[in-house]
Amino acid sequence: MKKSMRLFQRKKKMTMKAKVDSLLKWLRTSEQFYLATNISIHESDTSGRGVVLIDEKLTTNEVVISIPPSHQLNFYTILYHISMFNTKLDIHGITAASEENIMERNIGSQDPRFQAYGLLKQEFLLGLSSFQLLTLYILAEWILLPQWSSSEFVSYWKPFFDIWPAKEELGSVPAIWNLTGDSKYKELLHLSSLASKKHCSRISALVKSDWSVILPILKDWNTMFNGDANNELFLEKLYREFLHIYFVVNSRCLYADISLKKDDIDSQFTMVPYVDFLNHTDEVDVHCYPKLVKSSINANNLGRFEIRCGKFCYANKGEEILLNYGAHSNDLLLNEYGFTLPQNCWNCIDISDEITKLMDGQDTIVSFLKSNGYWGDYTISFNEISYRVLVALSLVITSDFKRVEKLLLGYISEDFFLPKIRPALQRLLLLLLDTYHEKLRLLRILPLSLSTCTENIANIYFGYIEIIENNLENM
Ligand SMILES: C[S@@+](CC[C@H](N)C(=O)[O-])C[C@H]1O[C@@H](n2cnc3c(N)ncnc32)[C@H](O)[C@@H]1O
Repeated sequence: MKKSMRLFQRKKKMTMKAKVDSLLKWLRTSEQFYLATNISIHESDTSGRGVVLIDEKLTTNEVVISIPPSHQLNFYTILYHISMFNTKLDIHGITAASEENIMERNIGSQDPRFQAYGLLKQEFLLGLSSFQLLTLYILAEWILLPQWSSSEFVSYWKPFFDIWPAKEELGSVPAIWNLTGDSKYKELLHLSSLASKKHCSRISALVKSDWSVILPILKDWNTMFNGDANNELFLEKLYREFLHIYFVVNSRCLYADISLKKDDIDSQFTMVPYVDFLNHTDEVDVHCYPKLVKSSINANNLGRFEIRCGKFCYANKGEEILLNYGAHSNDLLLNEYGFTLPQNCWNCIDISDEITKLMDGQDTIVSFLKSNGYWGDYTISFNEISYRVLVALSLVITSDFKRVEKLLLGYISEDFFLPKIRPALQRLLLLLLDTYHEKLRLLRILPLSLSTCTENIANIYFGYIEIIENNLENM
């Protein structure tokens, strides 16, 4: 049994090595690609693939990885690639240079993308968000093209698609449980924290809305290639692929200025092969940092994407090279990326439900807080109870509107109210502590088959308990 397990693992590793080799071969087709010679990809059970130092050292500001625009997947490169098959698209500096060029390259081709992408009107494409365009295009190139052409035609991006995580690896994203009818993880949603539930509904709404925008095109393609736009089974399968692709993109996109979509903040990103192997650390401004180097020739497009070594120099063999994805709490990491950190200095607790409940039926207090901008968004972090919580509690406990007004104007400090609200605050924190211990007890009795996802939710509550205990100690 053990032997066969090892063989299986060995086979899996070799497969990943082959995928990485193929990715590197593809990247090396560009002279602008650069990879430090002393790094490599390593797989771990807890964080999947990651980048490690294999030799010598990396020092501050040294370029570790540099990926040319031609190998990044984003709003611009997708429009360019679609325009290779749709000569009607004409966006200066972005779509393929001339009709002759396109015809020359593809004359006589039976490639089904001529037909499929021929449907896409320029106005429609430009109206899509980056998420909508990327998910639609990746569905076409990765999932549908092999079906349309019986695998005769292969996407330019295949070496990049091949290194992305499998569906099971992204199985810990709560919005996927929420949006998949038969997910075995659904019961975990009830045990999630308030902040997680809020992230999950926000993200689920975005996913649903993006699906509804691209669905008509998928139906048209289905009529085109299968003669049946509304085949339920086909659409259901495609929806699962879409969900997977959505979270591959979500967990691997990097900030980049997409000026063509300048009014849409969520569209400002690019996907960058190899850079997307870098795992996250909660330390900000310490590890690697990204740098976009714009090309002077094509101002409309993105430049090369570089990763440089930060303040921290790597000098030990096997040391993991890390990137900070942002100052994210475990609630956010779980919902956007599907993982949590055992220690995370950005954790914080959303206690809005508990605080607003204290004001049930107290309309004057609620409208005072609303009109002064202090209604809702009540949080506690490791080092402090937010000022918003102190304001709300001061008013609920003392009903002293005049003095709370003075507090807001800065005429008196919160120290005036602290002795008055401390007992209620302590009671609230102790109650929360009990609630989180109870959640952990309930998580512990869930079936073992849910363990990875259960552990993530438990990590969130462990973080909450640390925060509460620290605040109680400092009161
Ligand atoms: C940009 S990718 C990094 C490469 C990824 N590990 C892989 O196998 O392809 C982001 C994903 O890596 C994983 N990840 C990143 N940082 C992690 C960490 N510190 N601990 C656990 N998982 C992590 C999460 O699954 C996340 O969605």
